[in-house]
Amino acid sequence: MTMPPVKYQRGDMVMGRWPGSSLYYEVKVLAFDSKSQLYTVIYKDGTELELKEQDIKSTAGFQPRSRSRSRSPGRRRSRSRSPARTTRRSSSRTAAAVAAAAITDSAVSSRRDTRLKDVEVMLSPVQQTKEAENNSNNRHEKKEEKQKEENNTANKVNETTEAEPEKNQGRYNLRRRKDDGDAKPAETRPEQLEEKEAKRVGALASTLSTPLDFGGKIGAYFWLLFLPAWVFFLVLQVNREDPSLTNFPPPLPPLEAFWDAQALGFVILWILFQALLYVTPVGKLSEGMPLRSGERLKYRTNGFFAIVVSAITVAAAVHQGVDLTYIHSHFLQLATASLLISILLSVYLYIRSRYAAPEQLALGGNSGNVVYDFFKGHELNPRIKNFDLKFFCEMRPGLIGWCLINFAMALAEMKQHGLDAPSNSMILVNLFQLLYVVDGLWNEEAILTTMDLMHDGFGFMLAFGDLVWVPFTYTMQAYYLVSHPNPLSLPALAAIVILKLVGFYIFRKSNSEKNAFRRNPADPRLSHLKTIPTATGKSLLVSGWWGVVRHPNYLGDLLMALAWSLPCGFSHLLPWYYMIYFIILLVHRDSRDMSDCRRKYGSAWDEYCRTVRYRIIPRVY
Ligand SMILES: NC(=O)C1=CN([C@@H]2O[C@H](COP(=O)(O)OP(=O)(O)OC[C@H]3O[C@@H](n4cnc5c(N)ncnc54)[C@H](OP(=O)(O)O)[C@@H]3O)[C@@H](O)[C@H]2O)C=CC1
Ligand SMILES: CC(C)CCC[C@@H](C)[C@H]1CC=C2C3=C(CC[C@@]21C)[C@@]1(C)CC[C@H](O)C(C)(C)[C@@H]1CC3
Repeated sequence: MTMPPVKYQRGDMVMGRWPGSSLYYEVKVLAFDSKSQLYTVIYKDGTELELKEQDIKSTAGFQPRSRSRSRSPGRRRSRSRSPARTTRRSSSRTAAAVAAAAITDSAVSSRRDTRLKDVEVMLSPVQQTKEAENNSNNRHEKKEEKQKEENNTANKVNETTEAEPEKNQGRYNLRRRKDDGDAKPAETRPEQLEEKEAKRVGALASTLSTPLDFGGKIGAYFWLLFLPAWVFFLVLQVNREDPSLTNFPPPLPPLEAFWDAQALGFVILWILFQALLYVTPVGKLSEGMPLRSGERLKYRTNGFFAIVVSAITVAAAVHQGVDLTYIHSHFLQLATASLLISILLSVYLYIRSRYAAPEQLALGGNSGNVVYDFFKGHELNPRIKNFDLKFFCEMRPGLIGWCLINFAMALAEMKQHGLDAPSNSMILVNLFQLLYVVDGLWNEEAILTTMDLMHDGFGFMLAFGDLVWVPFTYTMQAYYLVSHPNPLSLPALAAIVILKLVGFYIFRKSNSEKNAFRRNPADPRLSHLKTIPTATGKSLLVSGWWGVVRHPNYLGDLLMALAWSLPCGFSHLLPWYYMIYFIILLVHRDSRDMSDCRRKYGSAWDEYCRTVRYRIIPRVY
């Protein structure tokens, strides 16, 4: 084959830009396709990619970093290693590396014109150079502050491209030629890790921060005050005879009305009871996703066992004459007690995160601002021995407590209206939400591939969310129905049940599909699905449920939320609060996830977004 007279010739050693980044690696030109105007290049590890001419530079413009520079030996790596090479190792390691690299990219791009000669030619962020240059520890700390700020700005550069994925169209051809055909790239196992290396990259990545969420530092102050206040507002407002928003604000009860030591005792007992069930050696020990360190944590996934034992215990207590309507009459005090526990827990979590090793930290929540980090959470998987605090709080006391409270509301409705059985609306709300929780616990392992478990640190937001927000606001429909009955006609009831089942089907199928794929991409049951390979070694599903919209699970969840509010009728806005909140939460989560995935997967993510155009609702949004 003869090469046309083009800039680079077959066999030339040049620097090829890694798609989606500004990092260049040494590559060899294999061929040039005059039709597509793409060069086929091969990286040192054997990965072949097709690049445009503008993404190739002659080696003369690059100067490898001098080895004589002061640099810790642990940080030394062989030059000219392509990121794709990492796909043969661990996805966790590469995820960190790519995360670090992506952050570096944008930092590099901002300086590209002036500092071309300094551009790294390996997966090693610019920050390292700066760190290495800085021998003094004190100076290093100051510098780190500055770097964090730079990273934040840098990430914003990335985000702007995210908003316009179309602009990247045709820029790269990310097809790995060796992966052509049906074969999926092998998802790498952590056993293949070079542990030391992974730890180094993990530690490095955790010194970097992701862009600040939730309105940044000022936002954190706001949410810290607003969220508890909102819970109290809902609890006080919904119990009023006229809970209309026009009848605002609810009269503020005296301060002592918020507090009841016995309520605190019950909340503590409930949490301890759930903790006991959690540590009971019953049920599966499931493996979490590989961490940046390459480690995979084990989780006791016995949630279904926990809810069954809890239900039996509660039934026995009611049978023994325990009056569960106490929960309805002391809702405010129980909420205050739970808030207190969540604050104490968050303080503990923040303090221990200050002593955690870098690779144990989440990428977010390390802004250096105490309030923001306290709110967002810093440590990824805080554990006391094998007791995983985040997993436990998210899946047990609040979630099972939600069902317990709903049940107590049904009893309170019967007591208040002298009924022999709860109303149809109350039964629907109870059954729908029970199904949601039981399903979550039955498929507890699937939570290990969700954003909270994989990426978010554990701090006030989640501690409060799990222990206060879920049990005291997700129960709003049942609480509302106690004093605002809404009889349902049979057709209305049937329509609501159908809506719930459709939502549930979409939610469960899509979550299970992604979970199964993440756990075993070679699962034969998923072999019919199309995927896009990414530089991290993980692939993205691009057909099946994840080919319909980018978050099919959110779509199903929203349909279910609608079915939870409909039984309460349209007389007041308050029972619709969950639906409104949930739309906001999921739209925000979706954009957070978009930014994270774009950072992780670069142009592969853009390709996914071009193929699957809608985020949550097909053809609408
Ligand atoms: N009731 C409630 O209050 C709430 C319920 N939920 C529900 O919890 C569930 C989990 O939600 P959440 O954690 O937010 O998000 P997801 O379970 O959707 O997780 C998002 C992650 O999935 C992976 N992913 C995204 N697209 C693809 C793809 N095409 N192929 C393969 N993997 C992909 C990415 O992680 P990676 O690539 O790193 O694996 C991404 O970060 C949802 O059903 C949601 O509705 C969520 C929040 C609140
Ligand atoms: C206080 C903030 C404004 C918001 C806090 C958000 C949290 C309440 C939610 C974040 C993700 C959640 C999930 C569930 C409950 C709500 C929180 C904690 C979930 C456990 C509910 C049951 C589902 O089946 C699930 C898929 C397991 C959910 C996972 C995410």
